[in-house]
Amino acid sequence: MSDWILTLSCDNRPGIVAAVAGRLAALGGNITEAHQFDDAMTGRFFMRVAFELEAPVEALEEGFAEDVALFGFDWTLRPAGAPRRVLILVSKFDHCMGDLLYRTRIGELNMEVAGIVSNHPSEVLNLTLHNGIPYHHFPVTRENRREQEARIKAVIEETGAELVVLARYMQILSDEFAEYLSGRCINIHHSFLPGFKGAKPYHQAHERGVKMIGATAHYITGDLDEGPIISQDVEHVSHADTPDDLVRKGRDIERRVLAQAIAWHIEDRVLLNGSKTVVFPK
Ligand SMILES: Nc1nc2c(c(=O)[nH]1)N[C@@H](CN(C=O)c1ccc(C(=O)N[C@@H](CCC(=O)O)C(=O)O)cc1)CN2
Repeated sequence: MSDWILTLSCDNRPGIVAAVAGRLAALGGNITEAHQFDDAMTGRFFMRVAFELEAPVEALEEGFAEDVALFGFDWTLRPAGAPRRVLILVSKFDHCMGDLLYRTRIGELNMEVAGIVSNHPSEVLNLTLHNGIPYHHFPVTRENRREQEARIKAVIEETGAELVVLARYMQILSDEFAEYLSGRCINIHHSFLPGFKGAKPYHQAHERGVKMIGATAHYITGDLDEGPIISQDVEHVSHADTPDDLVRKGRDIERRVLAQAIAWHIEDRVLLNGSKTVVFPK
């Protein structure tokens, strides 16, 4: 018996759920979790199915090919529980990176950290939690940005990293690199988007006199901080809070929002829906 996760999206029409459930039942598959969403605004249909399978997965893939052709599925099929290989990018502030390394070490996040890439030397970061994970110092300037990104791309391909996490990596990726990473690069932005895009959002928020601050985890695109949102959260602040108070209070929001987004992504619980996402939480 093996466990699998199937995700699919397609133009909505009658018979999709019946076709998938019938295909699995015909092979003795047992559905253990199922989610679906019919986006009436766009006419798109989304589904995530977790199931146990006695038969070889090749038998399912062969039969499912007929459904893919009939319904035009955009689909993924992955063994459930397989750890995902993740590359973490960080600049100077390592609170999110440290949190991810801890959550991974205790088994809360089912992932393997393939490496850490920073545009700063390791001495700048408190890497006590990184216990032997390869660290790559790739300095970046406006002049060498393309070459620096090529070095990151080489690490991605050499390590088989399936997900890249910008854990407070404060460099804007080129359009080409963002396209290469489409759907598999998650950034934590330290504001409740779409408010306060760009650099220094806590200082922007303080200047605005906000009564709440937040954080947003999103897939990156060529448009800065405009990518599909995966997870967000907020906290109350007051007139007495300085920018440094907002930075301090924001760290916990950033950590939990990024960890939640990654946890959902590595379990195939996030499906892209144009410039938005569909999230099927546990
Ligand atoms: N192509 C994309 N790249 C990045 C995105 C994105 O959405 N698309 N998100 C940012 C993260 N970010 C805020 O969360 C951010 C990072 C950096 C900057 C910025 O102005 N950086 C300056 C250099 C700053 C420095 O050297 O300290 C720059 O790159 O010129 C704004 C927002 C990550 N990348």
